[in-house]
Amino acid sequence: MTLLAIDHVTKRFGGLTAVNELSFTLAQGEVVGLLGPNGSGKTTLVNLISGDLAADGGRITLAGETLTGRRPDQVARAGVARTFQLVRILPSLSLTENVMIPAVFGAKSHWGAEARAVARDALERVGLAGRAETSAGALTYIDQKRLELARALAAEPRLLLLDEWLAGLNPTELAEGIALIRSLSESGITILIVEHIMEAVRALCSRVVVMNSGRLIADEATETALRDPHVIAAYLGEGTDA
Ligand SMILES: Nc1ncnc2c1ncn2[C@@H]1O[C@H](COP(=O)(O)OP(=O)(O)OP(=O)(O)O)[C@@H](O)[C@H]1O
Repeated sequence: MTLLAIDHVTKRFGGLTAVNELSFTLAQGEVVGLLGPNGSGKTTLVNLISGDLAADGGRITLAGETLTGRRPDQVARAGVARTFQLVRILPSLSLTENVMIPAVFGAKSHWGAEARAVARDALERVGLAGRAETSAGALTYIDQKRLELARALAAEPRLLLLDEWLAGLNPTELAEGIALIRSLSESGITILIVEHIMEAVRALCSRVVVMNSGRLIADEATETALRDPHVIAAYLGEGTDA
């Protein structure tokens, strides 16, 4: 079953077309990599799906329900959660409080003890349950990233958008991060991953969609894409660690 459908979506910033008539679909349960050189439009597309930006053309649907034209909170209610390239946590609040907020405003709108239980479960899934009452500002970088992921999970998404969530991790943390994303996928969440770390893309994604200058240049099996001359040409000079 198709969960996410991107249909001829366009976004312009003045004279720059950051996303240009882009179309692809994600099936329920898939983990797909969204690749492309710097500035190719990947984060813009994530912002269009999450409702953080409004599209200039085209349509985005989740299980047939139109997302385009909706505010980010409405998109979250429909079942889409995301992480940000620069983590967005609330440093003065405890981990539990940080995660309770999306539990209230996410897909199912939990309150009180129920929101606290959803928060506990999300912290458990990312390995932070033991530090639930710590203040978020005291966390290391990797733990801040874990917390941000817990915030996304507490919204109980059907579709999770990860924008370079693995960036900046050391090799041990990277292996843990990959295992964590795999466990989320095994629990049934559909995941779109913007990622420059090819080791992670190979480990997690059977399929990738590749953007260049706002356009889709490949939508194919990961190993095929990474050997595709169009994809290699797009990345030339970009210094990926493939
Ligand atoms: N709010 C904005 N206003 C104007 N231009 C923007 C805005 N956001 C992005 N752009 C431009 O749109 C293009 C696509 O940017 P985007 O951040 O989506 O690329 P990206 O593929 O995510 O890059 P990276 O891999 O470096 O994160 C770039 O040229 C960028 O400068």
